[in-house]
Amino acid sequence: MRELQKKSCSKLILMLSVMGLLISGLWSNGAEAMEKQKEKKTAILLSAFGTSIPEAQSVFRNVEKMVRERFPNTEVRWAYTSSIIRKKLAAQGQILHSPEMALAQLMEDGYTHVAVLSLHFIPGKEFHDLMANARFFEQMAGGFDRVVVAWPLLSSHDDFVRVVEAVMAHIPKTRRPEDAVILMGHGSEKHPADAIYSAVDVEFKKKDPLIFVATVEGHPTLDDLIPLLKKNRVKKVFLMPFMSVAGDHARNDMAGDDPDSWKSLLTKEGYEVIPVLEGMAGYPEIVNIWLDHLQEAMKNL
Ligand SMILES: C[C@@]1(CC(=O)O)c2cc3[nH]c(cc4nc(cc5[nH]c(cc(n2)[C@H]1CCC(=O)O)[C@@](C)(CC(=O)O)[C@@H]5CCC(=O)O)C(CC(=O)O)=C4CCC(=O)O)c(CCC(=O)O)c3CC(=O)O
Ligand SMILES: [Co+2]
Repeated sequence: MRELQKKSCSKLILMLSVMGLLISGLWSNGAEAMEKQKEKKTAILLSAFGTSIPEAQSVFRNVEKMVRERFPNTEVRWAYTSSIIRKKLAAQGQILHSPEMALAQLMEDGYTHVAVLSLHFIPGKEFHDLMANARFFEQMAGGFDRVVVAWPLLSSHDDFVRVVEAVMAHIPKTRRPEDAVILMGHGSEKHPADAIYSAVDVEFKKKDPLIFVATVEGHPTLDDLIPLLKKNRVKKVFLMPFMSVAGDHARNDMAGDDPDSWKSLLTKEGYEVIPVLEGMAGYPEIVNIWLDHLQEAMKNL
């Protein structure tokens, strides 16, 4: 009797373990099938600080054209990181999403992998806010499988060298070697990334002692440059926005007629001043640096 009981017990254990295996197999196939249902759907989110100046926005069309050429058959969407500019545009009837709104919409539309390109110059405040939002959307339950943020323009020494070459290729041909070129960066006095402007200035000086980087809201300042212009007996100064767009800062703080614009201050110091109102996102060599950063991010999706 005991023998019989032992046999039926082991049969029962065998049956239960086979059933267990079957259920777990079914379960994992089911989950796999679910996963398959959510097959990879990739999008690119272009995130600029933004501008409320229509002419300045036109360079962003150039960026989008180059993105679509480099990454065909991929959804491309826009976001502006500046809440002030988004509000200004909304009042003019132009709706631009914030990165968080754009990401929420992409999730809603079933995208599973998103590469976010920071069309900023430095990994400053705007960039870090963008990173935080992307991280949140990646960790959110039921959210994306992957969200990768591509570095802003000035993110490595190699970038600095490439940016120097790109800018020098776009300095007006009328500039003579004895003329100074002052690049107006935005600056970020509240963020350590502000130091990047000084680092890029060093790279410019290796190529040309009369190309200077200064900033609106950081360091170096325009005041830092005045003694250097004097020491080099400069007579003429070209002003160029070291920004993706020739927007409000370029048109007003750099080239405006207000007494405290860089053009007015330098004219008062006795210099002949030539403002150049071109956003650097209009220069293909600059956009290709951003696209290389985007390519890197796409590889990590
Ligand atoms: C945090 C803040 C300063 C603070 O308050 O601390 C800040 C920070 C930075 N702005 C940067 C870029 C630009 N700022 C503008 C323009 C404006 N910037 C303004 C405010 C602020 N800018 C505060 C946040 C307010 C918010 O978030 O909404 C506006 C709204 C008000 C004003 O300043 O007058 C003015 C309206 C212009 C208009 O109405 O159109 C433009 C466009 C243009 O010039 O037109 C560009 C793109 C330049 C380009 O295209 O490259 C960068 C460098 C990013 C990079 O690395 O590229 C940083 C630094 C960083 O991110 O660290
Ligand atoms: Co600003």
